[in-house]
Amino acid sequence: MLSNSLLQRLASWCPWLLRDEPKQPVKVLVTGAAGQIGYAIVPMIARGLMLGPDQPVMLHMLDIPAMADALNGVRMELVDAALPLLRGVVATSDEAEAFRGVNLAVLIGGWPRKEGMERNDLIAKNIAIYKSQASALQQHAAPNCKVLVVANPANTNALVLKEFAPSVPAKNITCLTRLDHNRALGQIAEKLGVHVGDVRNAVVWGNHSSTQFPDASHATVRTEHGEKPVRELVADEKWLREEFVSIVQQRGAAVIKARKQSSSLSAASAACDHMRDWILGTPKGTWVSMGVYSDGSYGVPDGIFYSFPVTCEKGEWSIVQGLQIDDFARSKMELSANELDEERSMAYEFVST
Ligand SMILES: NC(=O)c1ccc[n+]([C@@H]2O[C@H](COP(=O)([O-])OP(=O)(O)OC[C@H]3O[C@@H](n4cnc5c(N)ncnc54)[C@H](O)[C@@H]3O)[C@@H](O)[C@H]2O)c1
Ligand SMILES: O=C(O)C[C@H](O)C(=O)O
Repeated sequence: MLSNSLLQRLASWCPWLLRDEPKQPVKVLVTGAAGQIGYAIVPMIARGLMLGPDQPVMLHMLDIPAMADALNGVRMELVDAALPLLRGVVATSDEAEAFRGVNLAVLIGGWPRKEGMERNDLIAKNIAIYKSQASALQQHAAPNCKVLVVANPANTNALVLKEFAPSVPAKNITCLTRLDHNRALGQIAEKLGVHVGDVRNAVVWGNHSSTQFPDASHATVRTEHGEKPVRELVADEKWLREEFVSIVQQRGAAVIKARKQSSSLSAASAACDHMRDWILGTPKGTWVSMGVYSDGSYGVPDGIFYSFPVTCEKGEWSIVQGLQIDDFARSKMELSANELDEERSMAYEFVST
């Protein structure tokens, strides 16, 4: 046996001798990779923002045949960026090849809305993609592959994916409402003039749509006098119930109006946050919002993907239980559940015709 002091000296002379076994690359699929969010997210993943600075990745990128040249351009840029964590790139328009052996799948492929549209106006265009990719997922992905659906309508696309990939556990399919969650934190930070990193535990309930309910009533801010409720610091119930809710609900539309295209850097960043927290765990005492298959918690009907507050540990999410829900919150939460119920009926009509 080597003594501790000898081990320390060895480590200082030749650190590679005592290094842990190198981590195996994780295969991450990004669909719609030639699009706006795709272009923003692939360097984030390859720089370790999703899985950590010591986790090598293999990127699988899928887009439609008409985007093959653009996708190849993205592949060329990834090579040119000389990213040490990136251990290989597959750029393809073949679903089977794209899904083969992937451990994580970030499904962005689909059409974005334009000014004046609601996100569920995209059902007719995008739902068929998720029916088709469901079979590729269950046939070709690695067992226990974890999936994040970003393309809109995100909750209902996730539901179609689940329905048409019955061998994939429902807990492995989620949809992105972290962007709304981050927007809620950002609005609270701006209102109070505090750092966004000190704000936590907002909740976005429901659909990633304009019926979502951004709820600041459990959120807190870290101050020099300890953790303080946002409600107490804002001291303006009208702002919390009206302006705050409406700004977050309408933020996607406001970005489209300003940029003439939908949000991409914030969406890519939120998708990295979602996957990182799911895989590596949420910080102690902090929850985040994720669209997950409802288990009936808080009286939300099952059979829909609904955004809940969750904590994550060892690669599993669980819904935070026991938060007080007042009548105002209850009515907002029901409105969004009802919309998801309607979207489900519309989606089933499209996929069965
Ligand atoms: N959930 C969220 O928070 C959130 C946030 C922002 C955007 N979105 C949604 O994400 C989606 C992508 O947005 P974007 O701005 O990157 O759009 P984009 O048009 O720039 O890119 C979408 C890409 O998907 C590709 N695509 C279309 N069909 C495909 C298929 N069958 N397989 C693989 N790729 C396919 C397109 O060719 C295109 O390159 C949209 O539906 C948008 O509404 C969701
Ligand atoms: O609003 C959109 O259509 C894009 C995206 O869902 C967003 O929230 O920015």
